[in-house]
Amino acid sequence: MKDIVLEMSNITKVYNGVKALDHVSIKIKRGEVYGLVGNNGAGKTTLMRLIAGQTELQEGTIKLFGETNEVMIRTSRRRMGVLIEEPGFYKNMTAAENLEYFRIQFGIPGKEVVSEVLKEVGLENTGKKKYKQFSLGMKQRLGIALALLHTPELLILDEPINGLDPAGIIEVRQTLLEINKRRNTTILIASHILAEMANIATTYGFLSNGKLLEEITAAELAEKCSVYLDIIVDDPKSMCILLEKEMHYKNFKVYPNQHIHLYEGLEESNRICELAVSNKIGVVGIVRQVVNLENYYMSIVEGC
Ligand SMILES: Nc1ncnc2c1ncn2[C@@H]1O[C@H](COP(=O)(O)OP(=O)(O)OP(=O)(O)O)[C@@H](O)[C@H]1O
Repeated sequence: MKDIVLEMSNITKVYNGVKALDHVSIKIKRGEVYGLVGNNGAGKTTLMRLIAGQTELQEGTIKLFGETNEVMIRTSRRRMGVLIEEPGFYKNMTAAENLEYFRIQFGIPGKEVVSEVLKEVGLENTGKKKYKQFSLGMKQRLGIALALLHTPELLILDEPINGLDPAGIIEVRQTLLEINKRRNTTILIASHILAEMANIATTYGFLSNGKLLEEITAAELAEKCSVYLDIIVDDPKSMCILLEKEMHYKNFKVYPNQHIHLYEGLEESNRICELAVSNKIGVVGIVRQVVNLENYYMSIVEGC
């Protein structure tokens, strides 16, 4: 079994009487890319700040690399790399000069780590170009490089693709996937760009209004994210018998409000409709639905 890098249990964080996090529990396994998904104000940054020790823990427990004791957690944080807001890079310095400055500040041994991480994030050829001349994507990748400088086992990134153009998004995505694969670095990433999260996350935590609605692996989600016929009839029980006996379908489920989700026979909506009508079942609608990460998130938010 994969070991647990981070476990947060029953975390509640209140700002001025408002719950930014409400009894949130998450578990992140080694090697995972854990996508924290949530709309604005869901509590993503607050959760990350708590892990990084940037805001005080009020209620709940954190277990980081197996440590629960406050002093030991503080030491364990050295095994993490964090990019929550834009680091204070010097505008007139190059990528290498900036990283060298922080390497010395942090007391990280070995000058060569600078060129190594620059290569890893694809900034090895930026030469004399100064930070102020960088594109947003380059700036983000330099931020990731800084977080990687001390070879962390867990990388925490808050909205690393926010504001990037499509090319920038692809570059950051490739960088993260490479780091995850090559170094086996566990990544916790927050984003509200769900289409992109779907490209990298191996597990999702869905947050809304400070509550964790669901924690689900990408494989489990893939099973749920499918194309199906949404059949709405006035007698779902009889309809199910017909689907099974007359159409020989097995792959369907009954949902509240007289909905049946049929995962096969997607081209047969006319025949299904005729079958219902000839058996005096009232058909409200038969609609082809596609579930992706975005509408899955919306469905669980609305279902609360
Ligand atoms: N330092 C703070 N003081 C007061 N309220 C705060 C503070 N930080 C966060 N909050 C509040 O806590 C809630 C959660 O905010 P948080 O920034 O964690 O959400 P988020 O999911 O990261 O949102 P976004 O995507 O907009 O950054 C919000 O209602 C926010 O206003």
